[in-house]
Amino acid sequence: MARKFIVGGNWKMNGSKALIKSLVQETLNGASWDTSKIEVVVSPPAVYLDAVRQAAKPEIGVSAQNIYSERSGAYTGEISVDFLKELGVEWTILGHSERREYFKEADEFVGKKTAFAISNGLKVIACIGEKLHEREADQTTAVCFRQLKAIADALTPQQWASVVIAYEPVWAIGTGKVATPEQAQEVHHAIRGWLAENVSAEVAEATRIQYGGSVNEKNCVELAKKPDIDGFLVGGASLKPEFVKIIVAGEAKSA
Ligand SMILES: O=C(CO)COP(=O)(O)O
Repeated sequence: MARKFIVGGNWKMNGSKALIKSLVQETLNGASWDTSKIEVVVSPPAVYLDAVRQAAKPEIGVSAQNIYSERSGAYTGEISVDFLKELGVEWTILGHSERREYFKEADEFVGKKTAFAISNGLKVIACIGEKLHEREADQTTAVCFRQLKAIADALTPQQWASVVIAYEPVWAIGTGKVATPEQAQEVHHAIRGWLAENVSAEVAEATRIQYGGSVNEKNCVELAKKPDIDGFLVGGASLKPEFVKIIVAGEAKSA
């Protein structure tokens, strides 16, 4: 079964009304792609979700960057799944390395929020990935599998249909130091193997695994060719018109 390539743009804590106009309304809405070959999702900061959902054409999915594990109440500053549903936001990123590092999100908390989001009808881009010292200590797959297990432990087999895994080696994020296609493929293949062994062969075959970390218009073509790379989660380059070139590279893979 072919997995549909999925390109996500994680704006992180960047953006403005002006960017929504130039990037979403003009550049992305003006570009065209075959939705049977590629899925496109943009993830602006929470305060701009409503504006982006309203500005973006329907074939662009919109994603939050985080949610909380309760629907409402005294949780100052947090984002409810109900808010997203009311706005027509279909996705959330969870477990991004910046959330894990700066906001101390633990593996189990990411797993809990992943299950909660899916139970409430959202689709989830769940992020995993090792830090540089972990790679250097040969801990890459051990770290990825530990983070993956916490997600898998929280999910039923059916819920995997709503999950995309983003493999984002922390040393490649925002550094300009992209993983080579071979390095990325090796980890993606291992992740798929882990899913086959610990969830099911069907889930392993169907689950899309995005690569994230300094993806740009120049390196995306070679990365996209690798058999276990089913998409990208793009940071910096998703704020620029070159994001369209990354979408086109993904579309070409399915052609
Ligand atoms: O963290 C990322 C996407 O979630 C990757 O960011 P960069 O593409 O800026 O390295």
